[in-house]
Amino acid sequence: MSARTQTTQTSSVTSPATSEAIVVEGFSKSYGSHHVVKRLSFSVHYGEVFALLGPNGAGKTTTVETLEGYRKADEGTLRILGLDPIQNAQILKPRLGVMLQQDGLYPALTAREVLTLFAGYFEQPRDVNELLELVGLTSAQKTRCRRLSGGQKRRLALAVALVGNPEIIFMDEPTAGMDPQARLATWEIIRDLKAHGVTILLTTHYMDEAERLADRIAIIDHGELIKLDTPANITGVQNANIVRFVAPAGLDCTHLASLPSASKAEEVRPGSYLLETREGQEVPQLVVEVTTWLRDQHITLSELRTGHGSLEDLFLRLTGSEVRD
Ligand SMILES: Nc1ncnc2c1ncn2[C@@H]1O[C@H](COP(=O)(O)OP(=O)(O)OP(=O)(O)O)[C@@H](O)[C@H]1O
Repeated sequence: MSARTQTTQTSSVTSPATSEAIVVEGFSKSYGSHHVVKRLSFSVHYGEVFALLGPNGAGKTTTVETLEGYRKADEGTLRILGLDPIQNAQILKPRLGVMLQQDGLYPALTAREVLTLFAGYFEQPRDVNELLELVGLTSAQKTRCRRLSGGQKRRLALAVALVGNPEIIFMDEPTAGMDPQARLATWEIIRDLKAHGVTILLTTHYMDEAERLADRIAIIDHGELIKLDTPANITGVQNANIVRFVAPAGLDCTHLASLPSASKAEEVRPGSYLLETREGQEVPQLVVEVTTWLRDQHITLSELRTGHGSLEDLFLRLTGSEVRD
């Protein structure tokens, strides 16, 4: 899979008619009595990679598919390039790229046939051979979709999303099921698209993916926005005031939090602890206090790190560690 892309963007990317590429304002959606999205508001800047994170069932796909015009909002305003996703679908379709969560490809067609079919919908599509090469499907181009592996299907879905040279791309879990090589290559493609001014809204369950790719991250839970910021601000990279360690599960966090240099202590996952320094206290001093306490309690420490919190820590703190339906 080649990491190089050749995008040919239109001038509308650099001269937007509206101040934001995507706007979601007070968006609500229910299925029967199940309120899956509740007054959700956020906007995505032009040329930004924006990641939507949330546990299973948080409402990410519902939000993305409503923006794509596949579902209707119960309440609220959604705008893409200043246009309504359903009413202005005909104008928007050629300008959008969509990588669906389900690979809704044609099982009996080959990878090349699918791409050629989609290329036919656009006036100036990208070259099919170049796209097959880009996503690493040249040698599998004659394989029927039903025989493609899960990762190959995702890569074909990516090629389909790119074929029309879109200004905005929606990617629902773009790298789910991909092997590490394909993931890295997909990240490169996403970075290259961004470098060419393309706006990307993606959902993911991979914290490293969001942290590395996204300019901003929105965390949603139970259909509500609970955090929206840059990865650096979310993880507090500027203030390295965290001590993390791994030890047996079930330690007394109240005691840990009462160490002189600690402000709080949490067991973020079983056996994984996170302490924050008290205002004005230094991390090395907290390390001394934690390790002394563990030694005195005859507790074995298997890992110790200092620095800032990880996105996963924060995600679990905000959304809890209970598995969702
Ligand atoms: N067409 C539908 N009819 C009824 N319920 C639905 C429908 N689509 C989604 N849901 C429900 O709405 C909730 C939100 O689903 P959604 O797919 O938007 O979540 P998600 O955040 O994308 O989850 P995941 O991470 O698992 O993909 C879930 O409880 C889901 O079962």
